[in-house]
Amino acid sequence: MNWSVARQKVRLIVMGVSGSGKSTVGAALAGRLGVPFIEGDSLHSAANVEKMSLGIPLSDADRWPWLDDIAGIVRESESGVIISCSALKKAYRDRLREKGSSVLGFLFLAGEPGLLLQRLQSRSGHYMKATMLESQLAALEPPFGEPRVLIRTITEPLETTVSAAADWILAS
Ligand SMILES: Nc1ncnc2c1ncn2[C@@H]1O[C@H](COP(=O)(O)OP(=O)(O)OP(=O)(O)O)[C@@H](O)[C@H]1O
Ligand SMILES: O=C(O)[C@H](O)[C@@H](O)[C@H](O)[C@H](O)CO
Repeated sequence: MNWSVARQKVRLIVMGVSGSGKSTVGAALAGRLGVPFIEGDSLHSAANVEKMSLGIPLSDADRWPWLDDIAGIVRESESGVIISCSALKKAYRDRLREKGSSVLGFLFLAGEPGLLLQRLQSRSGHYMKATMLESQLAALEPPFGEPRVLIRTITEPLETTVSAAADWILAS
């Protein structure tokens, strides 16, 4: 299979709690592979963004329509796609697989609370404040044992994560 055909098959969600590096890693990986990158945060409704800006965690009911929009993009993508999406719970990932693609991959960026907090506190101009980390970690169900999952730690340099993920995608 040539590379442009292989590229069209890339269907990947970069997942993890707020501040784990989904946007940073997702954009860099998409650039490396030459596939479109979509920032999942940009697909939240105004009501969801307002809620998060006020420091109120989203509920399942808030997240379902957002997850369905993301699944729709995955399903309709013809040129391959990488999307950042917290996808914190197994039920959310099942929904993305069911409605998006059965071969959807997940790159999980795993991190310790201390480093996540540091990253959130040193980031400026984002509506998602560091005070939301506790609720994000409480909701998180790591994707252990699920199909097509790559887990990397946020302690490693961006370049290491991107190279490992690119190699994993190209080998799968
Ligand atoms: N591997 C890394 N090493 C060092 N810093 C990183 C790394 N990855 C991301 N960062 C930094 O951590 C911060 C959080 O990253 P980013 O905004 O990409 O996270 P996110 O998961 O998309 O967050 P959110 O879900 O809240 O939008 C940013 O300031 C980013 O520059
Ligand atoms: O599921 C959620 O609680 C949300 O998707 C959050 O994770 C935010 O979108 C993101 O972290 C803000 O930047």
